[in-house]
Amino acid sequence: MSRASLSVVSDSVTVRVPAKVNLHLGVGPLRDDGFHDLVTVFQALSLCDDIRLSPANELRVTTRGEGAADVPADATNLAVRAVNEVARRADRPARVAIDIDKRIPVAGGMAGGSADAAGALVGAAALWGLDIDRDDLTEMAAALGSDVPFALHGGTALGTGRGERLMPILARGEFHWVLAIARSGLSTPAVYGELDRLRESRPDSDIITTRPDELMAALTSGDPRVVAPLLHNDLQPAALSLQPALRRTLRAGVDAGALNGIVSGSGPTCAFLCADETSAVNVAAELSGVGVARAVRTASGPVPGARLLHD
Ligand SMILES: C[C@](O)(CO)[C@H](O)COP(=O)(O)OP(=O)(O)OC[C@H]1O[C@@H](n2ccc(N)nc2=O)[C@H](O)[C@@H]1O
Ligand SMILES: Nc1ncnc2c1ncn2[C@@H]1O[C@H](COP(=O)(O)OP(=O)(O)OP(=O)(O)O)[C@@H](O)[C@H]1O
Repeated sequence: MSRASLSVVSDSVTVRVPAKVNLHLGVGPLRDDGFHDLVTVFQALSLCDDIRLSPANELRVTTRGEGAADVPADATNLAVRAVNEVARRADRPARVAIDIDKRIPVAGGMAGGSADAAGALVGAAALWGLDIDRDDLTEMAAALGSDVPFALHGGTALGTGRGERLMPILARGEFHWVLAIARSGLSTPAVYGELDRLRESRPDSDIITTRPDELMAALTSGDPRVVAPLLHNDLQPAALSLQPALRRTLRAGVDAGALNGIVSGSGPTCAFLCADETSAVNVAAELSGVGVARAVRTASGPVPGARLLHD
């Protein structure tokens, strides 16, 4: 079949993709390939981006919403890279308009770009009617970034390797979060680099990357009061070193009534686990008033990974 005769199966498709928070992030030593081995527990949150793909004369991307001005509109955009990858695999031209409706903070440690990449993978496969099995899609996702497989997967999962190897975790119930979005972002490689620097200056510090069994048992209980004290992020001291004002944000969330607060991934977004939905709404209102964040959102988890929306 010639390329021109490949028919477009659908006029346009929209995929909803979640942000993530790392409930546990254990970081091993720097590997030879520039990555770190991780043991992490991801949870997908109801703060989502929507990615719309439509047939077009050429590949282009537009972004509106949260932090849109900081999202590249060229071939480095992770959604563009994802569509190019699917097109290459299907041996067809990547003539698609990508419209990203952003709610996930850019460079916020919540895997926003990774979410868009996962959405674009699923969207391109659906738009072109391709039958790509789950394992192949996950492999393509991992090639795009360490957090991309989880954005496909969603739910609550244990991540190992550089974060791309996933195993689902049983988490009962719904967890309620408040997210404090900082005024400026943090670069993920810079935060990992800062952790390496801090560790070099303290050579006696232990690097522990064992499975967080206590947290995993707590998630099965579904009780946020049991989960809250077990939140842990090895990248937090590095993020705080680069943005010391985050200490005040973390304190303000707990003072406002959250059970515990943590820097989300590489930061600078701070995530606060609350006892229930009412508490989350109250904590968000109080935190908004303190002025420690550019924006404050509530979100719940776990939610599913990248999924097609049907009108
Ligand atoms: C901080 C986390 O969000 C936690 O889930 C992720 O580890 C980051 O994942 P990501 O943004 O998808 O990262 P990638 O695009 O794969 O890698 C960007 C850069 O982050 C650093 N990086 C990332 C993942 C990892 N396991 N070790 C690393 O050291 C490396 O410097 C790498 O060049
Ligand atoms: N679709 C996209 N959305 C957001 N950022 C993008 C996108 N494509 C490329 N980028 C680039 O990636 C950088 C990191 O953005 P992103 O929002 O993914 O950070 P992050 O959420 O901190 O990542 P992670 O939590 O996975 O480490 C941005 O500064 C931007 O230049």
